[in-house]
Amino acid sequence: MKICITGGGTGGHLMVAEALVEAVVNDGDEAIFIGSNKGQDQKYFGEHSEFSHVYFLETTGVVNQRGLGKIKALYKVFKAFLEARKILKEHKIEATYSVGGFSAAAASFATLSLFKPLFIHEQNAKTGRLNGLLKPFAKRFISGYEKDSKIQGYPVKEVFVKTARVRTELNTIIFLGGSHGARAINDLALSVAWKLKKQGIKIIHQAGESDLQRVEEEYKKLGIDDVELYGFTKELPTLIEKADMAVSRAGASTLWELSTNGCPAFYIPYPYAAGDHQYYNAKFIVDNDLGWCEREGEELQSKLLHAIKESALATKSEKLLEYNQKNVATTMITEVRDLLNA
Ligand SMILES: CC(=O)N[C@H]1[C@@H](OP(=O)(O)OP(=O)(O)OC[C@H]2O[C@@H](n3ccc(=O)[nH]c3=O)[C@H](O)[C@@H]2O)O[C@H](CO)[C@@H](O)[C@@H]1O
Repeated sequence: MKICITGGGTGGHLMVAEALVEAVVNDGDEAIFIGSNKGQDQKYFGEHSEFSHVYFLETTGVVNQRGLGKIKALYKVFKAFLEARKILKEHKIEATYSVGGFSAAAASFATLSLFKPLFIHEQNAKTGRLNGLLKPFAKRFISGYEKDSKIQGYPVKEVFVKTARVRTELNTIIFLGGSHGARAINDLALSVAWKLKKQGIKIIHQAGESDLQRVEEEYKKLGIDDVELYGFTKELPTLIEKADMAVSRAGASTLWELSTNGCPAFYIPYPYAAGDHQYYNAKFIVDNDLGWCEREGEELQSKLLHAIKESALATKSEKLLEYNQKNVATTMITEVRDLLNA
């Protein structure tokens, strides 16, 4: 089987692409990647990846543009669509899996124009614009948040399943801002750092590249020198495994990676996410008493300290491990293979 995986822009989409290619290659099949030269696609797959070939076409987001900008963006997508058609034909691609985001447009439309099956994975609790547009034409639409989705759960990388463990006590806490980092989470971490230190809790902190220097200086000013601090790191699976609790944005991939690993989290959704999707991503966590979710704003510090005090970590961690579906990426890829062989 030879498939194309397309989409990206940010880490949340790209991590799903990574989980899917892992499942393709594990079964001895081949996948190519078609993404964009904008966003983080090249950073993830430009140098090393399990794809046999990677392509970064010249595209930009269309929905955020206005007037002439929108026309220019559409023209770029059209040119990229023609390129994607050529690539798909050249590699004799049998099906495409889209992980959404603006980088998915060209190859998704090209796939449909060649009458090949298109599969879509929607990461969030609110469907993205492009995914919504393509859904009626897709062979399958998979989402961990839709009750009628044929496959339930979320395709995280195998490492999060392999290293999953029940958390029993809080020795280490990890602060996560998503692929770009989050200033609100950075400020919260700085504001509670001394209180955590006094309780003997070790801090791991992924601050994002753009705020890293400021955060580093602030820790220095506070006189705290034992924080494991990162901008962006490829070591996140190991760091999550070490942590007993997380404070995190509710980006879908991070949320499901933490959950799969059994790490209870205090979520602070990004308030400007389209359709407030981060809040809805985390809603089931609160509804099922698997963790916490609080809006950005005042009293965050006391709410976090209260959650830490009352944490009931073991119960939450055990419930998370029971809740999660395993081998989701493999099941998704097996379905493609079965449909192609039918
Ligand atoms: C602001 C915004 O709209 N963000 C969206 C974006 O988030 P974002 O790209 O931040 O996505 P997620 O939090 O879902 O995923 C980040 C991914 O990057 C990895 N990682 C992160 C930091 C790091 O240092 N190293 C690393 O490897 C994480 O393990 C995770 O796999 O896409 C997600 C998936 O569509 C959405 O749910 C988010 O709402």
